[in-house]
Amino acid sequence: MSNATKYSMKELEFESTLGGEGTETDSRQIPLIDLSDFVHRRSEITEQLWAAASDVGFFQLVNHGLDVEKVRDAFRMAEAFFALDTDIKARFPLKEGLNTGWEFRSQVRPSTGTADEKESFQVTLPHMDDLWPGQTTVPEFQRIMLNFEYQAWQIGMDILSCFADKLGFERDFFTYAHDRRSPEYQSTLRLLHYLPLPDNAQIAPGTWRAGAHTDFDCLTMVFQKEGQFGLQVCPGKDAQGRTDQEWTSVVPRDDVITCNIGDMLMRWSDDKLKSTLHRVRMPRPGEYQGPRYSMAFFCQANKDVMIQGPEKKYPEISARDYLLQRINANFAAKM
Ligand SMILES: O=C(O)CCC(=O)C(=O)O
Ligand SMILES: [Fe+2]
Repeated sequence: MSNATKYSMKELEFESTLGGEGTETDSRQIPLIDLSDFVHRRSEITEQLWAAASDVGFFQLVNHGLDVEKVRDAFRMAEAFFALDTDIKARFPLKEGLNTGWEFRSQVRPSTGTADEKESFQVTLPHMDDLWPGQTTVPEFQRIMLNFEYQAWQIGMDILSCFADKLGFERDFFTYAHDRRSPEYQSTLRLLHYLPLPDNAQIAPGTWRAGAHTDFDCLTMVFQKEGQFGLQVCPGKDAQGRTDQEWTSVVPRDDVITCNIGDMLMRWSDDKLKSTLHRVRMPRPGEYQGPRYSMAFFCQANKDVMIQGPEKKYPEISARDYLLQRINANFAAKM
């Protein structure tokens, strides 16, 4: 796919202008939001989430209730999966259009036109039948990932319930829109392995672990490992209509969940909440050159849910149609 491809949606046109290096700044703060005692502190937390999501579009959660040892268990499973021989991983191939299964260097971003330096394994519950590595392949993988997916979903739904309150929807509006029991469920847990650099690697310009993009879901929750840097963000309000982006690095911590708003919630909020541009850069000479692992949970509304904001700024579109356009533009194998 070339950068000259004409994208049909305004989000994609925007993304195709963003492949450059830009500049870096450490003067911005990524808001840190404490979720402890969520039930009693709901209104205070809601205000903090809304302020962060309508300004930078990125925030980090602490005291979110997901035990850090459970996060580490999930990372151990992901690492064990990616350590399998290629021919074994190839038994779990990415399913066309379903965000499920394993891919290797196949995601081409509209912003760069080159493949991300990574492999990933995606879990989307209704389509996993033949895609779970069994007990003799990666023991405990399925149990631990199902549990982790559920816990991430619960935190995601709490966050979205705060946005529902502010938007004037019923509090559980987004929980129904992301119903895990439905065959139309399309929230995805993505395990990521960014490839280590060979010794004395010469990195071609325009090479990224993940090229600049916005996510196309409602809310993304990223789990990172201490010491494995690379994620950079460009706040929503600063990015609009500009091509000279200023990027801020996110410091990875095992006990925080780094969140960003995606395009779907931006549309659903009539653009009040800002989908935020981000990328994962390659290590530079002198920095840690090893692999980078991360896990992202994408809260994406079920396929049959219709998306329209309270002010009806955009026409209604089903979540199915909205995502199909975006997925097709992001995986080279589909073009
Ligand atoms: O690995 C990360 O830190 C971010 C991943 C990401 O942005 C994505 O998969 O959409
Ligand atoms: Fe992303």
